[in-house]
Amino acid sequence: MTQLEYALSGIVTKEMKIVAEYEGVDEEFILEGVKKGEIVIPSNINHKNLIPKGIGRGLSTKVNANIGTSDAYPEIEKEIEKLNVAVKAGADAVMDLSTGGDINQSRRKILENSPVPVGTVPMYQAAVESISKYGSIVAMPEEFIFEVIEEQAKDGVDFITVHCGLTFESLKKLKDNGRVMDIVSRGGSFTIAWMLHNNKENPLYKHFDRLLDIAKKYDITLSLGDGLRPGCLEDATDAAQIQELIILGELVKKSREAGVQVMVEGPGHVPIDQIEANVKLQKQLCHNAPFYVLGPIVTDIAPGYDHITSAIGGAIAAASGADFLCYVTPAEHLGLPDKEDVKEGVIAAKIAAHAADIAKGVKGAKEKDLTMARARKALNWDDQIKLSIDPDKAFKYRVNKNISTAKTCSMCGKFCAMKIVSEYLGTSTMTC
Ligand SMILES: C[C@H]1O[C@@H](n2cnc3c(N)ncnc32)[C@H](O)[C@@H]1O
Ligand SMILES: Cc1ncc(COP(=O)(O)O)c(N)n1
Ligand code: MET
Ligand code: SF4
Ligand SMILES: [Zn+2]
Repeated sequence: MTQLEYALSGIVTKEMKIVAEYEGVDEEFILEGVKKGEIVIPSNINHKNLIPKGIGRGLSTKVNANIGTSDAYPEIEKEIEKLNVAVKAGADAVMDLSTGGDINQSRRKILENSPVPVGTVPMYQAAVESISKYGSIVAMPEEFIFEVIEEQAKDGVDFITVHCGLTFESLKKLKDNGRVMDIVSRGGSFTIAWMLHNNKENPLYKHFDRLLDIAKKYDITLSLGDGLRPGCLEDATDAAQIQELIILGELVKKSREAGVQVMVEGPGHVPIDQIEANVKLQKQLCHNAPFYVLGPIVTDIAPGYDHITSAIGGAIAAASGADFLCYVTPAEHLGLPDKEDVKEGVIAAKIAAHAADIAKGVKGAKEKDLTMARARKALNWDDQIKLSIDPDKAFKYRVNKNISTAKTCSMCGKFCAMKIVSEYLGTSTMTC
């Protein structure tokens, strides 16, 4: 049975218990959230050693890190290193987006080594293997995508991105309205190429019931992909994007009726003033399904700094109700991220998630800031470092910029405001 089916039968699973404890909420709250489909717990019955996480309404905002090989960088070992860096930096989930080397092997190694939920986009493997098996992506038999999904499901993949809302109807909106960047989604581009070449409807839409059967068998959470997400600010919130979202909303209903857990993916590149509207639209059209956003990236002109452009958007999206932030690294739009990029990306997304959790009123969020404020006022450097989102970086600065006996920091030295005011107001005892 899936977590959703258990919830509908009123059964609190061990996964729900773990999530409740982690979030500091009642088991009943998780049960109700899962039952309504407002919370998902991606946890494939075959993923060994998984520490499940909950995603959705009333829970802390979660962060995903994308990793995986490409044809230019096919080494699996590098991806395992990135997995470890991502988890250490606090990623709540990872996606294996491998398209290079031995894709089965990299997914299996990542699953074996990952304590966090693992997602994939099965269409990537189907497309890559279709080239060697059938000569091209567009020559892929419909059957093949379902075979790949079943194989990945057996391996223990916890959630899959499926671009089911990319249909001839949504494609018509794209053509009628025009766009600067057409389609930037990789899975979306494979799907559209296949549809147009074969003049056939998207198999993941047409045979959605088949997808549901597999998802149900292994309790895979469907992540309904945004193949028509805008790839630049100019294309944001247009008819094609919204048409796709309407279709995804219908598929959310179908999934829930089948007892399959489901979330919805969102844009992309979006100007700041459109982010809240995008979140509200998704929640309304998709029946409060958890919203998983890429970024959003709030300006197109900062390559090299897109962890920042997306953390700005991610914070606003999550504060408006988005539940799950897909990180963007400084390498976005330029190349495959390395492990340093992965760390930067996770930390930036974690900052966005935490900033939003304060606004969302998530349990324990603002208390972390209060504890830091107290440590700062007390000039307690050990605690300040421990409480940091990135303790390693904070420690390096503390050590490199100060002599070891310094009570204040080298910014103001003996003119430290905390020190002077505490002495005269007698408000705080210096602990170091
Ligand atoms: C949808 C997003 O997924 C990310 N993406 C796609 N493939 C990979 C990969 N192998 N490694 C890391 N990130 C990837 C890109 O950042 C893209 O924008
Ligand atoms: C949040 C998120 N992560 C990954 C993908 C897959 O990428 P693509 O749509 O380019 O295949 C996506 N659509 N959304
Ligand atoms: C056009 S580059 C591929 C992905 C892109 N950064 C996106 O968001 O959607
Ligand atoms: S520009 Fe780079 S990241 Fe963007 S779609 Fe092309 S290959 Fe992918
Ligand atoms: Zn982009």
